[in-house]
Amino acid sequence: MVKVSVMGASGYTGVELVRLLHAHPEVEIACVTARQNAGEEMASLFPSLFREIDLVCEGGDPARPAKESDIVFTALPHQAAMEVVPGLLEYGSRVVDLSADYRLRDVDVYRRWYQEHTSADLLPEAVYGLPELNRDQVRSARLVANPGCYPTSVALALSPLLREKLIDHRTLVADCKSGTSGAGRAAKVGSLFCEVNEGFKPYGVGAHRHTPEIEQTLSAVAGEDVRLTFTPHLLPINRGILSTCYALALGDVDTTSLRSLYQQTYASERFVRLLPQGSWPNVSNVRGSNFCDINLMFDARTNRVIVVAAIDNLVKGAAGQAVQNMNLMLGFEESLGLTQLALFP
Ligand SMILES: NC(=O)C1=CN([C@@H]2O[C@H](COP(=O)(O)OP(=O)(O)OC[C@H]3O[C@@H](n4cnc5c(N)ncnc54)[C@H](OP(=O)(O)O)[C@@H]3O)[C@@H](O)[C@H]2O)C=CC1
Ligand SMILES: CC(=O)N[C@@H](CCC(=O)OP(=O)(O)O)C(=O)O
Repeated sequence: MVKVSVMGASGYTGVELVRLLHAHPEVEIACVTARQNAGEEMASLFPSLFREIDLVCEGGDPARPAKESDIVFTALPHQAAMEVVPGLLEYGSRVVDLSADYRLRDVDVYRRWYQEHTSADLLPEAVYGLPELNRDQVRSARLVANPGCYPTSVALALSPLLREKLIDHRTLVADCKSGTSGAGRAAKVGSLFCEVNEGFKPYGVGAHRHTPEIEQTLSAVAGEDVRLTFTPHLLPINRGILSTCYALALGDVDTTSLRSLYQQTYASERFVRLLPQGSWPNVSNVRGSNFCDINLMFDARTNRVIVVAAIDNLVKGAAGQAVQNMNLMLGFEESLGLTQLALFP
């Protein structure tokens, strides 16, 4: 059994990692950390784990997870992650970081959208862990930067069109909606029941920090400098992201030829499902699973291609993708421990 650890196990992506790793046949969870709950049982923080998980939270010190495991998942907020990742690597662990700290290649862009970077020397070696785009690099990586949840859905939705130069790369629009677990478990007024329930609103309009991450990924695919308007919205549901993307078509396209492009692109991708024509992605159909459901059409009236993608923000948008990356790093079958179907209804 390969030993793995989860730092930030008291958070939503941390407990989702514990859920998935517990069911994984080839790994054993050696250690979990959480500063405020040090000494407490995971099952007391999350009663869903009762009698199945007997792990006790260590404090936030990275020494124990580093010493006891081959791979450490850092499910920590950005900034907190880069405070521990260099030490974990020095101890000889490999790291899958769920935060944004190692996703952006350009440290100036990171500074502009986040804060000063304190371990920028690691940026050149960090591999952006979207397996469908960077599978080979992930296999040998010491440090994987697990993508953001919105960027995962938008990158999978738009990459095939940009790679083939079928859409205008300067006028893209991604209109995205996320369930509230995307905001994490920390107490915040904006996440309270009365603030979220029965409401539906945009946030971070024209300014969300996932914008440069999406543009970086899509620019690499397009080989050109992509520009995108990204508007996230908060949904009164626990899990799920639905991204509706709009792109101006270049040249002659139609729905049938676009569908066959996506069919070919994702034919051997276990976790990307092109839905049958006329059937549109729904967050209910991916909840708890590592799938990204996609469909698209060409709207001849406006000359726009419309692509819709749905994922579970905590699975393909975070912990599931992190386990997918771990499988690649360890030479396991990529889908090991990730084949559960969605929880429906
Ligand atoms: N929620 C989601 O859908 C997604 C989240 N992510 C990213 O994953 C990471 C974790 O997110 P999520 O699980 O939602 O967050 P939560 O707020 O639910 O959990 C954060 C965890 O990190 C610990 N932590 C918080 N602050 C610090 C700190 N300064 N130093 C060390 N530990 C700290 C917390 O425990 P304690 O404070 O007690 O140590 C807790 O265990 C974030 O970077 C997030 O952006 C990425 C994709 C999707
Ligand atoms: C609903 C909600 O609040 N979602 C989060 C997305 C969290 C995430 O994936 O962001 P990083 O890992 O890039 O920090 C947000 O918009 O900030």
